[in-house]
Amino acid sequence: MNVIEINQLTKYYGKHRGIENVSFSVEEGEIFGFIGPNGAGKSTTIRALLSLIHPTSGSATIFGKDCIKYGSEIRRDIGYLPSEVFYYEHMKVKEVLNYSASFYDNVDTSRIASLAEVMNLDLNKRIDDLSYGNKKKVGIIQGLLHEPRLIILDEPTGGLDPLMQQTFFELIRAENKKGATVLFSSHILSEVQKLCGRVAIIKDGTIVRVENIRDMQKHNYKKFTLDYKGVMDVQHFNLEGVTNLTVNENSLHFLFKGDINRMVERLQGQYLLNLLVEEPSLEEIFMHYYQKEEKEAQP
Ligand SMILES: Nc1ncnc2c1ncn2[C@@H]1O[C@H](COP(=O)(O)OP(=O)(O)OP(=O)(O)O)[C@@H](O)[C@H]1O
Repeated sequence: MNVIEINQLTKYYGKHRGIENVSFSVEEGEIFGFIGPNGAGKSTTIRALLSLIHPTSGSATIFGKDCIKYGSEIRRDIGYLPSEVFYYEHMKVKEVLNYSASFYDNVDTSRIASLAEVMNLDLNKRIDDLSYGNKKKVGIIQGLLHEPRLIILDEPTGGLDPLMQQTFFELIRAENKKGATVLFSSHILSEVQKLCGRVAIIKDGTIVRVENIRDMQKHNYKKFTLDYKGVMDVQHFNLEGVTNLTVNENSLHFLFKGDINRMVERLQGQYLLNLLVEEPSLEEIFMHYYQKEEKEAQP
């Protein structure tokens, strides 16, 4: 079953493009990544899903129900962490969280204390005494306290130190194991890579592609680094399937997609100091998609 289904969703802010014809779906039990640079349209898509804004055209369903029509009903089963969190500054953390819990039926409020312990957050502090990262933790607990069936995270890790990010990822994985579906939006690809099974890539308001992260890395591209002495004929390696070919201080770098034997043939007879064949990072694959798109768009 698809927990989220988005069909041709478009949002214009006046004349300004927010998103255009965005379509993808998230299956029950997935941790689904939503990646793209700042301004690409991630928050706009998420706000439309939560019926916080009305789309210009297109539609979306969550749990099989129209997001706009059944907005308030659907939101009860969603835990949402917005990219920016705002609270009443004079309140204590526990007051904010108890207040949030009061909006839901049957919340086990002991969960507030246990989540705060895991996230190392002092419930007795006042909101205005908290750092940006600690405010983010309040948002995370707020999003998880009612054990939602769907967790939507919009750039959740900003302000969290690397150790806390790790704890947060473990928390999300545990919720996912218990059955929650997760939509995880980020512009940091390495974190999407750590957590998600599939990913939708968005750029300039449109979806560039939806792909399985493993396929994206394993079956598509290999990253080559060739260290050499003296002069190397760079064009010798400019065969079909090679992209991002660059030379840097007697090192040749490129991505290769295709039959690896063709590349092995090219390597024969070359005098190399070192040869490295690696899985490219998601960042490199991502840059490659973007460059390719831009090239194709040029007349
Ligand atoms: N309230 C608004 N009024 C006008 N334009 C907006 C508004 N909100 C977003 N936009 C525009 O819509 C586009 C998509 O923005 P959006 O915030 O959805 O991107 P994003 O991928 O979430 O990026 P970020 O991480 O920077 O928030 C951008 O060009 C942005 O300037």
